[in-house]
Amino acid sequence: MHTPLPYPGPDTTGPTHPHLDLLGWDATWAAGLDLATEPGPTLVGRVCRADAGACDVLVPGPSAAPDVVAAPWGPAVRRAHRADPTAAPVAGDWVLLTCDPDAAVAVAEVLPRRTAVVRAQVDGSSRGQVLAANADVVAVVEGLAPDPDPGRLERLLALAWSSGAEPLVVLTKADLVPDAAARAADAQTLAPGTTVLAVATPDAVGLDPIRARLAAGATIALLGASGVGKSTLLNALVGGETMRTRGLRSDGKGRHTTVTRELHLAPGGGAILDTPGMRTIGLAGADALDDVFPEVDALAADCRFADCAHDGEPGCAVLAAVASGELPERRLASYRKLLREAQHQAARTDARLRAEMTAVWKQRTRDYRRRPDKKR
Ligand SMILES: Nc1nc2c(ncn2[C@@H]2O[C@H](COP(=O)(O)OP(=O)(O)OP(=O)(O)O)[C@@H](O)[C@H]2O)c(=O)[nH]1
Ligand SMILES: [Zn+2]
Repeated sequence: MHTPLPYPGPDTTGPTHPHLDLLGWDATWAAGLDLATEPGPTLVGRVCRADAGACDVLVPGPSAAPDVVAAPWGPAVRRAHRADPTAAPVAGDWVLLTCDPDAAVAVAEVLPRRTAVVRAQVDGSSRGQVLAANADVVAVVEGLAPDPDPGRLERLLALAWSSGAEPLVVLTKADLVPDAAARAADAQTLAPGTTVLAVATPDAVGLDPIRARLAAGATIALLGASGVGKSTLLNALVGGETMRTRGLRSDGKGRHTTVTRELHLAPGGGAILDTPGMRTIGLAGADALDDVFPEVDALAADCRFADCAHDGEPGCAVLAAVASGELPERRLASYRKLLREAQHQAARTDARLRAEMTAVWKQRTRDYRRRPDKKR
């Protein structure tokens, strides 16, 4: 069956399309992709909403407003997902859509991610879950009233650091406390080396640094617990209404309206990736803890033993700093807790990978034994 192309043909679009930059496309992405080598007509788009087996993809429209296309995963994406569930397209991913006039639109390929916010699976499986792809900035959102939760802030910062994106702390509800600046300074001690902003979202106070990053074309992911003010912040930044998009169905049968969306385009440029407010966000690895706790890392250099666990060993510089009051005890406890959790997760992943490898070898051995030339 002939399926009409629901958007401008590939000859008018591509990585140099003037409207791709509205979705966050830049010279680095363009440099990594040579559409001329792609088989068949191909279109670049960005996933704004992901489902199992399909996703909504923003593609450059004929005007500044992008179109949104509902596209199922193509065979290569389905195969990649079977081998590794984190390979499935998520909000923020750049994808190639096949738009062969004789076939339905499908996601042919997910471009390698520049950054990824990955949390450990709550179901106990060893694979992580990608919450947001290709954010330039990962903003950890906490409220100032009630008081920010230090442990949660540190945990989310670890996720932000390990994503590869630039971490940022946004403290909302600054209008609800008399001493927002002092509280922001307190929170800064939990996030050494990270910019901490205090904002009063309804009054649009403190939003300018975030707006500036968006205007420069950045994609900002929001990470935070339910109720800290993510939706309010999102609405303030995208002007109450996300940039209008024309909804188009991949079968060409009229329009479809996207109700929920995870990637929102800001009217002045840039994009915001919303993540669900989760109760538990497990760490997938310990790699970012030195970034979250740089002062512990620096102190540890002076411990007598290189593998010091700061747990009562003689000559421990970290415990000495706690004793002298230089390092808050809570900070060390939080570091230890996250480290234990990340090590536990890593061990589980290793065990799972070992089991998978064993299964692969067993199967190969069976296949080998069944080979026709082995039969007599
Ligand atoms: N005074 C004040 N209230 C705020 C601010 N930011 C958010 N709120 C209020 O805090 C409440 C929770 O905000 P939401 O934006 O719904 O929080 P959320 O993080 O999106 O929560 P979920 O939707 O559950 O994930 C709402 O009543 C907001 O109006 C702020 O800067 N100042
Ligand atoms: Zn030590």
